[in-house]
Amino acid sequence: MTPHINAPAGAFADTVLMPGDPLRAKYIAENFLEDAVQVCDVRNMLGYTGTYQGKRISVMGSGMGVPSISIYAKELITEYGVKNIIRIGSCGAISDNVKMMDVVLAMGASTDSGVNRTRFPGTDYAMIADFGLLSAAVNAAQKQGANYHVGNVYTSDLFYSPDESRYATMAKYGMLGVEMEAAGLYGVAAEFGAKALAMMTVTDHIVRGEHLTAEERQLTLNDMIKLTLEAAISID
Ligand SMILES: O=P(O)(O)O[C@H]1O[C@H](CO)[C@@H](O)[C@H]1O
Ligand SMILES: O=c1cc[nH]c(=O)[nH]1
Repeated sequence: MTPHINAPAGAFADTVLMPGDPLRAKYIAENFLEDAVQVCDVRNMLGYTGTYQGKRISVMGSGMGVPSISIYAKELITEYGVKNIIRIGSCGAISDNVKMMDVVLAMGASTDSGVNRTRFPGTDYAMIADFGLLSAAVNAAQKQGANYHVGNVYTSDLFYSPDESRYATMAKYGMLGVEMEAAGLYGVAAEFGAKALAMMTVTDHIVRGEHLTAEERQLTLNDMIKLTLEAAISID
């Protein structure tokens, strides 16, 4: 047990899917995993372990933001021996060629969060996905016929940014989407020797002011869950 995860040793599979919302973790466990068992609930950050097509898989909420996912990812890796963490989240698009409901695979994650400079002083360490996880997700996206993009995302500390001009700079530098955890997850994985990938569906277009309806959100969520689970069972 850890200060934040009240699961017994061995409760988590090698691969953990992490949505921001713990209720999304519950939804995935109840609708996509077989024989899923709830393994933790501190602060209602729900975690489950079950199987998908015979392979043991866990799913646990990460909460919102770099500090929150950093705590859970660190404890999963160092206290529960988790080897692969795949974030399945949502993001806001900023450029014209990334559309609502597209899937964004974060090959890299730029950020205004300070955690990685604290971790590696004096350095802009490049926050990158694990190549094996990324390729597995690309293969699964191609099989599914998903509209997907691979590249850099922007991990923001602020959901409500006072500086709207920054979106033009992000678009200029090719950021595919804005979200709030990927760079934190990649930093933890680098520090503690695990593999990580962040994938997001586009639920908002920040510049155009577009937002998915509840029905569209559910549909895209289901597609991304299937894509992620297919990728998860294809890795070692
Ligand atoms: O849908 P999730 O995974 O929570 O991801 C996005 O949504 C939250 C903000 O609404 C942030 O956590 C952001 O990264
Ligand atoms: O961080 C996020 C997540 C979804 N949509 C946004 O606009 N920002």
